[in-house]
Amino acid sequence: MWRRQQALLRRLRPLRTVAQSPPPWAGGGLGCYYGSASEGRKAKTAPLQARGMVDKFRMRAKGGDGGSGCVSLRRSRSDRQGRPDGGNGGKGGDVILECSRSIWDFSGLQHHMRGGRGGNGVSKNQIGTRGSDKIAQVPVGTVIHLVEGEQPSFAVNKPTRALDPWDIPGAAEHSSASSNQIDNAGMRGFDGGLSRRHISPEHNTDGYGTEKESNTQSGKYLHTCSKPGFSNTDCDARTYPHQEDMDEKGQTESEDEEFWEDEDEFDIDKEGEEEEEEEEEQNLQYSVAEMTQPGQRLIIARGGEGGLGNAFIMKEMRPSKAYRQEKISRLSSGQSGTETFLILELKSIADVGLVGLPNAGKSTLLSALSRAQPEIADYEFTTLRPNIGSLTYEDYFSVKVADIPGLIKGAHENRGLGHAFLRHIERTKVLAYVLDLAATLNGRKGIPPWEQLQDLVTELEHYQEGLTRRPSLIVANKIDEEGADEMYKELKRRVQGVPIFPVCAILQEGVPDLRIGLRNLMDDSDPQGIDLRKITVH
Ligand SMILES: Nc1nc2c(ncn2[C@@H]2O[C@H](COP(=O)(O)OP(=O)(O)OP(=O)(O)O)[C@@H](O)[C@H]2O)c(=O)[nH]1
Repeated sequence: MWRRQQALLRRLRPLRTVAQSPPPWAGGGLGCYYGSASEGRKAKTAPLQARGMVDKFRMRAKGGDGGSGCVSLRRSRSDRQGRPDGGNGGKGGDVILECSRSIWDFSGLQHHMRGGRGGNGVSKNQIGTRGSDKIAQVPVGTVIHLVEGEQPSFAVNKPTRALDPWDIPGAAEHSSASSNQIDNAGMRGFDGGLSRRHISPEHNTDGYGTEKESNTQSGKYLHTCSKPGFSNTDCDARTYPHQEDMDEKGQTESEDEEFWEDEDEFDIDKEGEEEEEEEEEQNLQYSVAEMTQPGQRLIIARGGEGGLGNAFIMKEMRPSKAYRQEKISRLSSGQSGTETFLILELKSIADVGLVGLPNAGKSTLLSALSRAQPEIADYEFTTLRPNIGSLTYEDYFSVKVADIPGLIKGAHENRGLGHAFLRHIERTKVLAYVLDLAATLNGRKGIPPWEQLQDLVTELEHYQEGLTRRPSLIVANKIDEEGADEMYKELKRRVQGVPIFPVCAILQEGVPDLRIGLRNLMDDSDPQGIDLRKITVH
């Protein structure tokens, strides 16, 4: 166990070091940028230029442990021996990712998440509370890669059913659950809110070996939360603190402190970091799940089942006298929650991707096409994170358009903002190359539109071979500028094979035709991509 923990720690170490190295877009591949939660928090107050989008994130999740089953004997005047009435432990909470439209990136996430521990069972056959679920909201388009642990699974949104009287906590002895396994199927139906009213023993884990007695209205109770080697302890339930306090304590103070400890361990021992990262990438299971619909829920770590109380064991399993003690002590401990290591990656989902050099007018075009209101300014790299707008046609056909930060020549060598944002157009159906017709006009020292196109195509191909074969069109922007008409004619002469739309995004001229062009491209059965050979530069 210790060795495994150490191995896990070593694996997490590269995370901190990479996360610390600004800027967020530095690097490529899966080792590129794993933002830290604190960085994300800082980012909210930082000036725009320093603000970065956290679109890759490492996360370690552990389901809450199941609560222990209670061993308790109810004695009365007529029954001196006592009748077993210890309740089952509650199930541990799950760790869940929830897809949300209102979240942009992973900056609000925590690297470590853990479900709440299930409450221990109590006498009078009262089941322990269900541990609280931990829910983290992630943006639409989140892709999950699994480094280690169980495959995550989507939660099925079942309608809340009417409460079955037999599900009421305290009615566990009527459950028809199998007697041979710890299958708390019946317990799963219990709502933590109901059992939360019941009070659970705080010190039922440390009362072994002592036997105290107390009277309650209905009789005397002998109970304990079981661990191997237990003996019955008699406790007065009214003296115990509320279950929620115990959850907190159980979770943060006493159990698995190492789970949280490694936050501080990230910085030390950089040796072998690269090997670890390489090894991690080798073991990585890519795209085990994708969050594409708002409201979707993915369980990434499951809470452990609660242990069985002696009432259930005695009634349903009827162990022989010789094995009774052993069986009770074995079945009454709650199961551990599952543990996973994940890498979350954000790949925005859009139908059309706008690509262009900085200042070409992509954001202005997005706001002309849709109701999106991205940041627009006459300096380069105004856009630091992808913006997505929705373009709706008369027949209610809707197209999502993504504007990503500007690319420059050499982006694959990390110039400008690098390639990191291209993942957001990886899944688009159509590419729209936005070219600035006025880049060289009126004494400006930019590059001519056909060269802009050549640079963009080269960069896209560096990022992913074949990406530019996707259906494409060209937006020749800033047609309103003096001399832009000639530039447009020259562009048409030099670039063959793809439709070119002259547009003035700022005045929305040519935008209706562009909308039709995009629609045609989406519907086209044989659309064309861009071929570098069909661009004449010299
Ligand atoms: N004359 C003219 N200027 C335009 C037009 N479209 C955009 N601009 C201007 O060009 C400048 C850059 O526009 P943005 O939309 O921010 O360009 P961008 O491509 O998103 O820039 P980055 O965020 O750096 O990638 C702004 O000053 C706009 O006002 C246009 O059609 N005509």
